Amino acid sequence: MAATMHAFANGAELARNLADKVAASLSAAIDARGAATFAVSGGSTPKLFFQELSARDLDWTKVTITLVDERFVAANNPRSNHLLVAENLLRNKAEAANFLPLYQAAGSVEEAARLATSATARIGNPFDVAILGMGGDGHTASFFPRGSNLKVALDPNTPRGIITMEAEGAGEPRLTFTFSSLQDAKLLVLHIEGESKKDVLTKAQSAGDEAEMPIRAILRRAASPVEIYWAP
Ligand SMILES: O=C1O[C@H](COP(=O)(O)O)[C@@H](O)[C@H](O)[C@H]1O
Repeated sequence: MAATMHAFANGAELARNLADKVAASLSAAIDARGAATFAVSGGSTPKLFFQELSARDLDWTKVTITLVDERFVAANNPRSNHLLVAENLLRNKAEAANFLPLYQAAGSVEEAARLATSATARIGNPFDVAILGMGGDGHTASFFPRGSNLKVALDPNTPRGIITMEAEGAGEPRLTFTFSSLQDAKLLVLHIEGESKKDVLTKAQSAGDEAEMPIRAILRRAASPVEIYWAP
């Protein structure tokens, strides 16, 4: 499916425009079905967008938010994606949203993946909105190059749900929604900022192996069009 590039003058302008687009999609889902589902990324990029979106006027009590991926760390760990969402999105008006974490206080990351899959099974078939990020190595969600479970994660026949991932450069073991869970979101956004990420995107859009740059799986095979939001 084709990708569309939306380029903005700076991160603040991007955050405003992306918040408008996401708020409109969530509101449309609430009007149509009485509920909306929203999967967000972690990392450093989404902070301003989260803050902007948190002040948007919509019926947040009808919105269920989850993460596309998470580190196997508790929510008070500074590296937790949950913490980023709690501090920047689940506040202001969006404080009323329901949040389903991926991290589970289980004895192993594999058990946490099973618990998170069952805790999120009722949402995301498909998600109304999924926001992906991209690392400088071409990973998205926790689809890391040379990741322990990358083949399974990217296989379109792997069911919806959460699996584990370990990789050099990933730090802690990870929990990640599979490709099949994310690729058909009704609004599928890739949010990246900076010239270097644009260069990574250009490389990802050229010929090459998906395993080398897993974002290629989304750019090449997602059922939904990919809306790329970029600012320098
Ligand atoms: O590890 C992660 O990194 C990516 C990209 O993060 P950024 O800091 O370069 O914006 C992020 O999309 C993903 O959710 C996160 O777990």
